Amino acid sequence: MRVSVVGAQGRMGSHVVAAVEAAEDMQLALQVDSSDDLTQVSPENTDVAVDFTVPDVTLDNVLTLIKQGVNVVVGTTGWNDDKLAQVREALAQAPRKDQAVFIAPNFAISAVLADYFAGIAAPYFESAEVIEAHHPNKLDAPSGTAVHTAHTIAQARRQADCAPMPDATVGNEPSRGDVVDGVHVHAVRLRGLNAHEEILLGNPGEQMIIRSDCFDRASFMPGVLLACRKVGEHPGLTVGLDQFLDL
Ligand SMILES: NC(=O)C1=CN([C@@H]2O[C@H](COP(=O)(O)OP(=O)(O)OC[C@H]3O[C@@H](n4cnc5c(N)ncnc54)[C@H](O)[C@@H]3O)[C@@H](O)[C@H]2O)C=CC1
Ligand SMILES: O=C(O)C1=N[C@H](C(=O)O)C[C@H](O)C1
Repeated sequence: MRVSVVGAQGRMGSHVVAAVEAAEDMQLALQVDSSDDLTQVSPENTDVAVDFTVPDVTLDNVLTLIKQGVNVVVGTTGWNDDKLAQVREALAQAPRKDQAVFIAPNFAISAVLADYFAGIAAPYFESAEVIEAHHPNKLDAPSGTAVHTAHTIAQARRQADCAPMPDATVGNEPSRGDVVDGVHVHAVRLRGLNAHEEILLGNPGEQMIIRSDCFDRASFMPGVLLACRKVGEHPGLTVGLDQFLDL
């Protein structure tokens, strides 16, 4: 499998380059960064392109790569329903019928399972909030993972017909964090950290904490390689690594 890396000079991109080079069933094709022409990536040299760039450019990159006729694996954050709809539309017009795009806010197994467990647990508690903590070089807040987890919690609670979470705070106090799909999300940026998430769940007299710690970017690589191997088996748009795991 020939894999090209977009954002190859970045923190994640450079790890993906090394992981692809070390994988026996993969061959590193092109390394593309911001000053390179993305249209050099094509089916002549690439089976899967992996995008780890920045939230402002990833949609345009994906649309270009779809037009180029290659499958795409995306780890960059900043996605919303409108952007995902644009990807679906582009796939409907893609050069190949079976073309595929896979987007994951997090490729680490601990983070994917934390999100999954949060969805199982959330209906059993009156309160649920998310705290994410990252390195201070991160551009976006809250993290893509925390936004995804908030939606997971909200969806599980809607399905279970849960009552609104108790909160006597008057007004929209910034100290209560961002509110994503009705779930409070708090973001910490701290030198020394990498990527961490806690889901706090509370009932009268008890608390449960689900926590994922990604100390090193190595934690994301098995998931990225799994996505590269699986993406071609799932034509269209797939979101979330849980879709490729037997959960
Ligand atoms: N899904 C996951 O498991 C993970 C996702 N991320 C996300 O991945 C993204 C990248 O994170 P980092 O590698 O830490 O950022 P970074 O800033 O180290 O790397 C971004 C790279 O993209 C390049 N770039 C910018 N515009 C470009 C363009 N138009 N075409 C090609 N390359 C371009 C930059 O020059 C840079 O080399 C972020 O959105 C981050 O949140 C990070 C870690 C894990
Ligand atoms: O920027 C990062 O570092 C990370 N970004 C992703 C996110 O925003 O959720 C995944 C992981 O948390 C690391």
